[in-house]
Amino acid sequence: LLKWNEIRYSRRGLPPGTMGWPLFGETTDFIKQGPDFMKKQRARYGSFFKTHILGCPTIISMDPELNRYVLLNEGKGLVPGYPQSMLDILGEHNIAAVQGSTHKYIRGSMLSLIAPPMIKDQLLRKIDQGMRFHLSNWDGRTIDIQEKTNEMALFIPFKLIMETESASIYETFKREFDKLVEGTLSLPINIPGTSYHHGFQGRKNVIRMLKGVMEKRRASSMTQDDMLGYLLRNEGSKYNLSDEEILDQVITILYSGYETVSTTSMMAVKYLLDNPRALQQLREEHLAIRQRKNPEDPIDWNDYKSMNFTRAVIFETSRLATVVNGVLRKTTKEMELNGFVIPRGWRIYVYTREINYDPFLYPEPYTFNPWRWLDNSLESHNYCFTFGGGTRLCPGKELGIVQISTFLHYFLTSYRWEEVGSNKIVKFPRVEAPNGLHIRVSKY
Ligand code: HEM
Repeated sequence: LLKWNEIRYSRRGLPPGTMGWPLFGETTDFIKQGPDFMKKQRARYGSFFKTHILGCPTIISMDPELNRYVLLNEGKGLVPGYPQSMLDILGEHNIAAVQGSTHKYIRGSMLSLIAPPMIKDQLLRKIDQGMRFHLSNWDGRTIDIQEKTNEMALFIPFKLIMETESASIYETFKREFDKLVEGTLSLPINIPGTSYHHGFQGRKNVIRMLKGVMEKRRASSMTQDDMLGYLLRNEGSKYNLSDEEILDQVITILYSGYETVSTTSMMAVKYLLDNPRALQQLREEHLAIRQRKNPEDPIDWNDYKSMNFTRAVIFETSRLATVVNGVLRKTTKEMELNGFVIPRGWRIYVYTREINYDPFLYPEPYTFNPWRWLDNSLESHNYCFTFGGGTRLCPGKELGIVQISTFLHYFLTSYRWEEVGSNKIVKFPRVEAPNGLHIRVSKY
């Protein structure tokens, strides 16, 4: 019986690898050892091997060229393969759950809300305002920067979506939304008391609140100049989403930029603490921008475009911390990949973590060296998967970078800071400071 998985998945043509225990496969080793499990299996079987993790037979691809192929060929049957539990909580219209022309439509609608032209004309001004407010009154305090970046990464997009209602319902909304987020990252056991069950409760309450706001807005004669306003008006737009699609779109925007933006911001603060030369150069970039302006002037698109070193710091932070380990796909039919036969319905974990530490791409890969990104071609090279690739390339890339840049702008020009105590940071399965990252902040 213990060999059941090996026997069940012993088809000819499959990549090498082991399938572990019945039911659990190699999940325990994967969770416990994380990146070391991947490296150990790669040493034995090469960069393309099979395993059984998180309830599914899975191919792990650590090969840069193959990873690129998988990301660029959704049309050949390599569609997103996120766990059903995650899709259930994020909603059936969420972007990762839809494919083909529906995906194109939902993605187009999202881009019309968050792509660079919108950021330039509308969002940047609001982000600036929200960031100033968020960073006010930190002087003389010891704060947990993890908590602060987490609040910032939800509150600011929330305000971009629902400006008028943001003050009154945000606190309750965040509580429910955090439950939803936790549910998407938990084991799919839907009985009272589990995180998964809480996740569904969170979704139910989030939907109830959003529907309430939509109803009130429809009953009012006022028009609102925020994302929800655009989604509800529809007229003149190429995209006419149903209420269910609007709800899932709002949840997706908040969900996708939440942990990614908050973790990258926190880790940037940490790396800058440890690298005074980078901190100084970054501060000079931002002080130069401030000097051109009055204190109350917001940063504008040209200021943002001039933040070359800031962008480099963000990319280097994302690389070194590996905020995203990889992305999941699944096969919609049996197919040949890299000379092997992959059965229908198998997961493919496009595992990009180790590419971030490839010494040929990034000399001295474990050193924080933002200067390497000043050569712009690095950001667009074929194996830079920080923001994914192909038809699923992150649509929020620029919005995320704008938020983090604005955060760094006000943080660096307003404050200096030092770490309090020694704060542990874990990098797998997600990047976090389990007990917070505490810093003492004083006026710059
Ligand atoms: C530093 C910040 C961010 C990082 C590192 C990041 C990373 C990624 C990655 C790696 C993917 C590819 C997923 C896949 O192929 O399955 C992705 C997709 C996506 N991201 Fe981001 N992201 C960031 C910020 C944001 C923000 C602010 C938003 C806000 C809307 C966002 C929205 C999305 C969406 C909707 C998708 C799915 C696209 C699709 O399926 O077509 N992201 N992101």
